[in-house]
Order: sequence, then structure tokens, then C-alpha cells
Amino acid sequence: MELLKNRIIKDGKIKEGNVLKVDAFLNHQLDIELFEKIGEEFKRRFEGKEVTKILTIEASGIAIACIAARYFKVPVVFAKKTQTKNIAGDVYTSKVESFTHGKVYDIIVSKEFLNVDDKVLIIDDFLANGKALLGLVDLITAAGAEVIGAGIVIEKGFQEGGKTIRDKGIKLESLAIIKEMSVEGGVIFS
Ligand SMILES: O=P(O)(O)OC[C@H]1O[C@H](OP(=O)(O)OP(=O)(O)O)[C@H](O)[C@@H]1O
Ligand SMILES: O=c1[nH]c(=O)c2nc[nH]c2[nH]1
Repeated sequence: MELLKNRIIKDGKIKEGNVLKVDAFLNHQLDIELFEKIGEEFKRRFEGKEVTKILTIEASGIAIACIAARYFKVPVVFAKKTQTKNIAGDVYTSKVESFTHGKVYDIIVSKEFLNVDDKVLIIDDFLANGKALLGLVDLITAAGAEVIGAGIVIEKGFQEGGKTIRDKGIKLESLAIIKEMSVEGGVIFS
């Protein structure tokens, strides 16, 4: 998606530890006009697929999932990274090592919101090592629901997540795939 790639080149900042900082438009300050275009593009990439629910993971996936849901006209469910009193009871759970927080979370979704007849599209802002996506696939599988695919805004193609997910036969659509990035050389797309 050229618009997104140009924005990454304009506003992205490369940090140590394979981190691309895009908080000026994607995961801290949010450019909703760009999000609308991204939502529209996800809809185009999954055209013809029946989707009954969008699943994402807090925190940074939520905003983009909500805008995408306007195009699919389905509810968004997000996996929580912390237990709260108001979600006590029957939950699906999986372990996810967070890329930017550097710690392992027991992610949870209430059984009420993932059902055996759901056809689930996963949406997230980033794909790096694939831990978040694998955790979300676990939750969908535990519910007996179907994984329709995953829509990712930025895939860091030099990390292992994309291969792991594609090897599982999951339809993965990443709107920008970074082949290489370095402080000196900038970002190079696939
Ligand atoms: O493919 P992975 O290695 O799992 O990396 C991708 C995940 O990393 C980020 O979440 P993170 O928990 O780092 O931060 P957040 O709380 O801002 O969503 C991002 O939002 C993805 O969910
Ligand atoms: O802002 C972010 N930058 C990244 O490089 C990244 N990788 C996973 N999650 C991420 N979030």
C-alpha cells in the first residue's frame, strides 16, 4: 500500500532492537484518515470472505481493528492482557510474549464473545516474531471457530512471524512488508 509505505518513510523512526517507531500516526497519535484507507484496503484484500468477527489484542491493535470493522460491519473483540474483575469466569486463554513490553502475558477473551460458528479475521498493527498472532489463533482454535486470515498493517519481514503464520496455511495480508531496516540505511520494503 503505497500511501502507507510513504508515510512510514516520512514519519517512521528506526530504533535499536529492531523497533520501528510509528507512533506519530499508527499506535500513539492516530491518523484516522489513513486508518480509513487501511480499513478499506483490508476489506479489499479479504473480499468474498465471510467474516463474523474481528479479533485483535490490546493495546495497539484496537484502534485499527475498530476502523477496519466499519468496512466489514462486524463486532471487534480484543484479547485482554490483564485479568480484570469484570471478566472473571469462563475465558479462553493463551500466553503471549509482548514484543515491546518484553514480558509474557496470559491473554484472555471471554467465552461469551467467541463462538463455534464464528469466522474470525485477526487484525493487528505489527507482525514481528508472530507471538501475538499465534496467541490469537490459539484463542480462536480453543473456541472451535474458524480463522479466516490475518490483516497486518506493518510486517517486519526480517523477523520470523510472517513465515511462521504462512507456514500454518493462514492467509496473511500485510499492507507494508519491511525487508530490511537500519538506522543508517533507513527502511527497505519487499
Ligand atoms: O509478532 P509479535 O512479535 O508478537 O509482535 C507484534 C505485536 O507487538 C505489539 O504488541 P506489544 O505487546 O509489543 O505492544 P502494545 O501493548 O502497544 O500492543 C503489536 O501491537 C503486536 O500485537
Ligand atoms: O511500534 C512498534 N514497533 C515495532 O517495531 C514493533 N514490533 C512489534 N510491535 C511493534 N510496535
